[in-house]
Order: sequence, then C-alpha cells, then structure tokens
Amino acid sequence: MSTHAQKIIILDFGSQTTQLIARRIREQKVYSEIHPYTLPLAELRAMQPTGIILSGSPASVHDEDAPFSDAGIYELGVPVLGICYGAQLMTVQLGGQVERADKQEFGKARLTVEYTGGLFAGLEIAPARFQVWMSHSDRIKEPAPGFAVTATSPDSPCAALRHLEKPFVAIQFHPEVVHTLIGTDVLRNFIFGLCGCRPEWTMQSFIEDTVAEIRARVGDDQVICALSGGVDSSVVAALVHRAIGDQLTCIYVDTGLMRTGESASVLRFFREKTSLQVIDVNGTEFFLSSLEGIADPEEKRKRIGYGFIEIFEAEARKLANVRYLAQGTLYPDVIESVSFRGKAPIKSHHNVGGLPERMQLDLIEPLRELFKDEVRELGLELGLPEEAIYRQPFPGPGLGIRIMGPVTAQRLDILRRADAIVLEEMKDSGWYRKVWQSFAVLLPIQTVGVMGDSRTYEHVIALRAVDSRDAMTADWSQLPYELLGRISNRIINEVRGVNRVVYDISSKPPATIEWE
Ligand SMILES: Nc1ncnc2c1ncn2[C@@H]1O[C@H](COP(=O)(O)OP(=O)(O)OP(=O)(O)O)[C@@H](O)[C@H]1O
Ligand SMILES: O=c1[nH]c(=O)c2[nH+]cn([C@@H]3O[C@H](COP(=O)(O)O)[C@@H](O)[C@H]3O)c2[nH]1
Ligand SMILES: NC(=O)CC[C@H](N)C(=O)O
Ligand SMILES: [Mg+2]
Repeated sequence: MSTHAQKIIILDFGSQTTQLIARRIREQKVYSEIHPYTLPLAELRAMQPTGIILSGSPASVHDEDAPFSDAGIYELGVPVLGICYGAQLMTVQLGGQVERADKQEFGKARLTVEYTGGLFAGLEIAPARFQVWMSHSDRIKEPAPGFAVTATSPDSPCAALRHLEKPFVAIQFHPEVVHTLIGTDVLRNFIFGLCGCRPEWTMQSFIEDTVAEIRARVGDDQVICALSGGVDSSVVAALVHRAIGDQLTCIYVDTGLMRTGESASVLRFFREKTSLQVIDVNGTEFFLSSLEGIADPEEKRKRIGYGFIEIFEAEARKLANVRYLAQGTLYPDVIESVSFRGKAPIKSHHNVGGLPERMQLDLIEPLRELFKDEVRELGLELGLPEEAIYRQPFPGPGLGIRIMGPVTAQRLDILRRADAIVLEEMKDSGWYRKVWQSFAVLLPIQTVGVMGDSRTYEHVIALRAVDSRDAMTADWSQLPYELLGRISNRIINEVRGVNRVVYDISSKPPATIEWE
C-alpha cells in the first residue's frame, strides 16, 4: 500500500530496541517501517522492500515456540541484515548452527574487524578494534554454508558474517544503540552500500508520498478525523486536508475529562486559524456514566476507547458516504498496546488497544510509524503554528487516567483546579517547553493535615514532570525546588479538598509516564 519509493522493512521479533533501528535509518533520510515477523511473505513482497532487517528478540532460536519468519525472504533478491537474534535466525534458516554460549555478553564488548568491506567499509585499519554493545546468551557456532566471518569478539567467534555471493549480512552486536560507536557507520554501509538506497527521504517527501497515498485510497469517499487539538491529530488533519480538502470533516469530542477551558480554546483555534471543518460533540454525560464506579485502569481505558469509536461512528452516520476515520496514532501508542506473543500489553492506548474488535470505519493513520519529534518536524513543515506543535502531549483518556480509582464529577473538579495551577506555573516559569509533560494526578487516599489550627483529612495530589525524547523512556524532571514549592503551595491553598502535594521521582522504565 505504501508508495515510498525506497524503503527498509524491519521484521520485529520483539526486541526492546527495534524501534531504534527504524529511527536510526530514517535519520539517514531513508524510509523505514517495522512489521511483525509474522508478516506474510506475499505482503512483504508487495511492499517491494529495498532491504530487510531482522531484529533482535528475547527468544532463542532453540525455544520450542521460537519466532521464525518465512524463509522465503532469502529468495526475494533483496539484501538482508540480521541483528543479534536476527543473525542467529538467518544462520539457522540457511543451514548453520547456533549454540548456547558458555559466557553471555551483556553490555560493552570489543569487536575485532577482519574484513574492511561490506558493513565495515570505510572504517579503516584492519584488523581494528571497536566498542560495540552486545546483549545475548546464544551464539553462532557454525556459519551457514556460503558465509564467512568478518568480525569476532572475545566471546563471539562469529560476531559478524557476510555471504560471499549474496547480499546477506549478520551481526551479533546492536548497531542501533548509541553505545555501539560504529553503529551508524554499519547501518549506513547496509542501507547505502548493500541496498543502494539514496538519502532522499525527507519530511517534504513524506508529505508528498502520504498525500498521494491518502488521495488514492480515499477516492470520492468522505473521511472524518478524530481531532483533539493535540500535536498528532492536528498534523494528521492538516495532512489529510491537504490530500482531500472538503472531503474531510474533523470531530472534536469533549469527553468531560478535558482540562479547564480546553474545549473552548481548541475549538476557537481551529475555527479561527484554520480552514478545517470541525464538529464538536459533547460526550460528558456519556463518558462519565460509562466510567461510573470503574477503578481498574485497563477497564477505564477500554471503556473510553470504545466510547470514542461509538461517537465517531454515530457522527459518521449523520454525514453521507463516510468510510474512513483518520487518527493521530504514533509508534509508541502502538508498541505499548500490542502484546508480544501472549505477554500482557503494557497498557491499552485508547486509540489502539482500546479499539473495539469490529469497527465500521477503516482507519487512516499516516503517523503510525513515526515518533513525536518526527511528527513535530512534520507539523512545522506543514506550516502549523508553534503553539500547536510544542503543546505537551495530553492522552485521549484525559483526566480519566489521572484520577486513581473511580472518576466522579467532584474528583474531576479537584484535579482540574490543581492541573490548571501546574500548567500556569510551568508556563510562567518558562519550564513548560523544557519538559516532555507536566501534570497533576489525584490519588485515591486521604491524609491528615492541619489548616487554620484545625484537623483536615483530605486528598493528595502528585505532581509528575518528565523529560523524554519519544515517550518510550523517560526520566523525572529536575524542576527547581522553588518552582515545586510554589506549585505545592498554590494547590494546597487554592484547591479545596487537597492538603498534601508530593513529587513523583520515578523514571520510565520501571514506572510509566501516566499513573494508569
Ligand atoms: N478529545 C478528542 N476528540 C477527538 N479525538 C481525540 C480526542 N482525544 C484523542 N483523540 C484521537 O486519539 C488520537 C491519539 O491521542 P493522542 O493524545 O495520542 O494524540 P493527540 O492528542 O493528537 O496529540 P498529543 O499526543 O499531542 O496529545 C488523537 O490523535 C486523536 O485522533
Ligand atoms: O492518546 C493517548 N492515549 C492513551 O490511551 C495514552 N496513554 C498514555 N498516553 C501518553 O503516551 C505517553 C506514554 O505514556 P505512558 O508512559 O504512561 O505509557 C505519554 O505521553 C502519555 O501521556 C496516551 N496517549
Ligand atoms: N538481543 C537478542 O536478540 C538476543 C537473542 C537471543 N535471545 C540470545 O540471547 O542470544
Ligand atoms: Mg492528546
């Protein structure tokens, strides 16, 4: 379906760093997409990949249910790079042997390169030693027929391999992580050297390709776009509008879980500053009644996700010929929501894992492969104003997943007031744009305090502020004490029902950014 002229397809076997491979490649201006290793061969062929990468995996090729991709990929006439598990898989599929290593390698290792062409072209001086990053307990014992060893490490005699006639290469180390100092060179040698890609993928070409793709797919049908006022959906709306103009209608839902003044300001912005057609739906009662008494985070997420779709489908029926729903789904939304081979998903993002199984509308999700910083770049390229681009992310389930325990109108009111203070102080102090997100969370407990010489027994607000590049990992922000003090002071004084404020100093992992 994709029309990107040249592309590297990454087959994902469940490695934690798969997404980094894609972004390292896109940083080299070559388009790259990740697909599950189960992608049928016919679909892979139809995508006309310029190169294929097999990712790492927590699995071993010797596991009873080891994830194996179709061995037909080696018949496509396309270069293939195996990374870690991918290298072991390629070895086994093509007739070599993999064994459990005596010594595992985790972390830094010295790589001795014995061949200066292929993946190691341009690295000069052979044999040369380089720092790479390893994470494995199996190793390649016997290369598959036709392969030669191109590098070794103290514990991996076959740390890199190349096929002598075909464009197949395999490496035991991870070129996608920053600790592999030659990682970028190795990936560049694969995509430019072996695959013959040209560095032509830019945000401008992404826009052109995506616009053409949407136009071809939609034809004369109508599209609705779920528009929240956030960065992702604003960019999607702008892209789809560029493709099909008036065939697009945007729908903003006030879930009743929005922040103070949010709905009014979002609607004002789109109606006054853009030529998008925006319908607004008040779903407050609908969502609050469906959440009544619900405390389980996944249950809340699912109910909100289904609620959104119910509303979109009802609105679609009121308009004629609507076949598609466009959404601002990004890669991190997808990765957390899907389960890898039976493991429970981390959490169901309302727009992915929280979708009902049977949907009447087909999805248009042009940002599904991208990360937030890439989307921001895209938004600037599309001419969206900075105030829309540099907004902090706000999750679709909104304050619903920042109130621990059941959501009630009274708790929403407390959280809204606290959140407004956080936002105001972050903006006034110039910290709003320095952090990834900053917000208040309402805890389901009460604590004892003393106000005006009287005992109080009231709610606790937790502050959360994190630094992140793509929401996949995050660290708590080192906000100045003075700012924290001011926020705490104002919340306790101004928000009735709160007598204590705490600051969350957990990173992701092991915590997540949102509390539910
Ligand atoms: N209140 C809403 N009304 C309509 N659509 C919504 C609403 N909230 C979320 N969505 C849809 O769900 C998608 C995912 O939400 P998400 O919060 O990840 O993205 P966003 O709101 O567009 O951007 P940001 O991450 O900056 O908040 C949105 O892109 C949008 O399509
Ligand atoms: O639109 C959304 N729908 C959701 O269901 C959802 N859950 C989390 N988030 C946002 O995703 C990023 C990562 O959040 P977590 O570390 O909590 O998983 C953070 O930026 C969160 O705000 C969501 N966004
Ligand atoms: N990081 C990986 O891909 C590891 C592959 C395999 N699980 C091993 O331990 O060798
Ligand atoms: Mg949002």
